[in-house]
Amino acid sequence: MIITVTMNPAIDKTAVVDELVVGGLNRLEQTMMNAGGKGINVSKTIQALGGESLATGFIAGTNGAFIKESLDQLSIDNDMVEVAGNTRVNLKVLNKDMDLTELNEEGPYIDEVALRALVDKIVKHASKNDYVVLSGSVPGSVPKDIYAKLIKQLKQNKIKVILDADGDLFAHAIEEVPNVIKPNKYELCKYYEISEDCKNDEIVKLGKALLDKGMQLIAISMGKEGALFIDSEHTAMVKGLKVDAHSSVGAGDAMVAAIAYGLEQELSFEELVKLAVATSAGAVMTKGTQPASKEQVKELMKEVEINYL
Ligand SMILES: Nc1ncnc2c1ncn2[C@@H]1O[C@H](COP(=O)(O)OP(=O)(O)OP(=O)(O)O)[C@@H](O)[C@H]1O
Ligand SMILES: O=P(O)(O)OC[C@@]1(O)O[C@H](CO)[C@@H](O)[C@@H]1O
Repeated sequence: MIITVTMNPAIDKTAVVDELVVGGLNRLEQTMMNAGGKGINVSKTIQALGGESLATGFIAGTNGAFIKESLDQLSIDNDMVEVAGNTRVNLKVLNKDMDLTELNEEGPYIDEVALRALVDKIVKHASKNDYVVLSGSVPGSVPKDIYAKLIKQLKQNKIKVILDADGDLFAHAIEEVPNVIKPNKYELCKYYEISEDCKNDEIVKLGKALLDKGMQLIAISMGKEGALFIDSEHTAMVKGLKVDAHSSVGAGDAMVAAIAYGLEQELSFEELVKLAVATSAGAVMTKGTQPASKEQVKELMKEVEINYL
C-alpha cells in the first residue's frame, strides 16, 4: 500500500494574467480551484495511473471539507485529522509565457494532540514494506524535525519512505535516510549551499553523495530541463519532454507519484524512469493541479529517452 501524508493541504486557485504587475491591479482570468497540497496531488496522480493510495493529513474548516469531498468524489481512500481553523488557499498565477508565481499560505495551527493523532494514524495504517510519501511543507506550528522523527519510526517498522520536502524539513529528514528523495535542483543546491547555475556533473556528484548515505533512489527534477535519477546501479539523465504546457503546478508531485507507484509495482529502473518523466510531463499539459490520464502517460512514455552516464 502507498500512504500519502499532506500535513499542509491547500485549495489551489490557479489563474491566468497577461502580465503580472507587482504593486498594480491584476485582473485574473480562467480561475480554477483544485484540491491540492503535495501529498494530495500524489494520491490523485497514483489514482490516474490506475493505482491506489490512502491520503492522510490535516484538514480544517470549509476548505478542508472541499478537499475531503474532492478525494471522496475521486474514490481516493482518506483518513484525515480535522483541526480548528481553515485549510489554506494557495494562489498560482500564470502569465502569458507560462511563468508561474505562487502565493502559498502558512496553514492552520496544529496543536500537539492533533500532531500525535496524525502520527498515530500513519503508524497504524502502514505495514511492513508499504510506502509512505511525506510531501510538502508543514504548518508553522509543526516542528521542522517532524519528517525526521516519522522516518525514524517508520523505518524501524520496515516501512519505506519517499520524501519530497525542502529547507529545514529536508535537512533534518535526510539525517534519518529516507529510502527515496525527489528534491528539485534548486532545493538540492540550497541544501549544499552552492549556486543553482552549477553544471550537471556537479549535480550528479551531489546526488551520489546522498545515495552513499544509504538511500535506494534519488530523483533530482529540473523543471523543463528534465531530471536525473540515481540508484546503486544506474545514473540516468533524461531530457524534459516537449509538451504543450498549461500549468507546471504539481509536476514534481506527479513525478513522486509515478516513483511511488512504480516502486510498488516493482518496475525496472528503466520503466520507472520513463513513467516518472512521462507522468510529470503529462501533469504540465493539464490545467491547474490535475493529473494526466493513464492513456496520455502511456503515449508520452514512448518519447522518453534515457541517457545513461
Ligand atoms: N515545462 C515542462 N515541460 C516538460 N516537462 C516538465 C516541465 N516542467 C516540469 N516538467 C517535468 O516535471 C518534473 C518535475 O518538475 P519540477 O522540477 O518543476 O518539480 P518541482 O519543482 O518539484 O515542482 P512542484 O513543486 O510544482 O510540484 C521535471 O523533472 C520534468 O520531468
Ligand atoms: O507550500 P508547500 O506545501 O511547499 O506546497 C504546496 C503546493 O504549492 O504544492 C503543490 C504543488 O506541488 C500545490 O498543490 C500546493 O499549493
